[in-house]
Amino acid sequence: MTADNNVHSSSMSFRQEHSRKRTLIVTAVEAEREAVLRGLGGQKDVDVLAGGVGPIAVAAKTAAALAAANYSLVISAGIGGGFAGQAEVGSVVVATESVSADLGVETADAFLSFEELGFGTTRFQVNTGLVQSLTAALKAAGLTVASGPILTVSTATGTAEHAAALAARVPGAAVEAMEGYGVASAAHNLGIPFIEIRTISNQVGPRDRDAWRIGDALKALQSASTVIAEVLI
Ligand SMILES: O=C(O)c1cccc(C(=O)CC[C@H]2O[C@@H](n3cnc4c(=O)[nH]cnc43)[C@H](O)[C@@H]2O)c1
Repeated sequence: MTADNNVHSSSMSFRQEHSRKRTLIVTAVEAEREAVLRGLGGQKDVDVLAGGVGPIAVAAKTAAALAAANYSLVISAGIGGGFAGQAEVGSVVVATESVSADLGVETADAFLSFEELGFGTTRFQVNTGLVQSLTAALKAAGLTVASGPILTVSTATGTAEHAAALAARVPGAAVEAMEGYGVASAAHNLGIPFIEIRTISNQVGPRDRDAWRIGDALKALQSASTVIAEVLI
């Protein structure tokens, strides 16, 4: 194969360059998957998978899906908790990076991440161009949008103290959820571009399930999915 065969025209848009392949969107639960499908409105070349709650279940399901078809983009999509001052309930957040926020060791003095322990990475950066184009399109569609690190945890936060500890651990942390890093890990293993998008159902902090606004978050997820169809697929 000559070098020319490897050259992708710089004038080609992300969609044009990847138009021959499919997009995989991974949610945790069926209610999120149905909201995404409503937003996509019959869009072709996209598969939507409810991969289960938590990073391990969703990573396994995502890896199995990626092994079965040819994808050019993987999206982790769903509801999430917003950190105070970063993401309000009902808003949309586009990940600049997906961070496994509790992969490490808790000592008497501090939390040590996998990086600090020399065990590898806990952060997958998202392509800046993808973040910027999706964020701009979501804003143009009238949605309240932010971008920043989205944390993946295996144990959801239920106290103000732990919320503050996570916000200090990852400066600028916008959202806490439970799947993005697992989806990102499966995509990374195959060199497939990844992005995460969350719509905010609650504030991260003291446990108060009565305060969750899951319906509003699912409506925002449906609206955001319409934009995803226009911009990324
Ligand atoms: O029962 C609770 O107090 C509780 C608190 C936080 C999360 C849960 C879940 O069962 C989360 C399930 C599901 O929702 C996503 N999600 C939404 N908000 C958050 C959050 O603040 N922290 C972590 N995950 C959140 C998550 O991605 C899961 O798919 C229950």
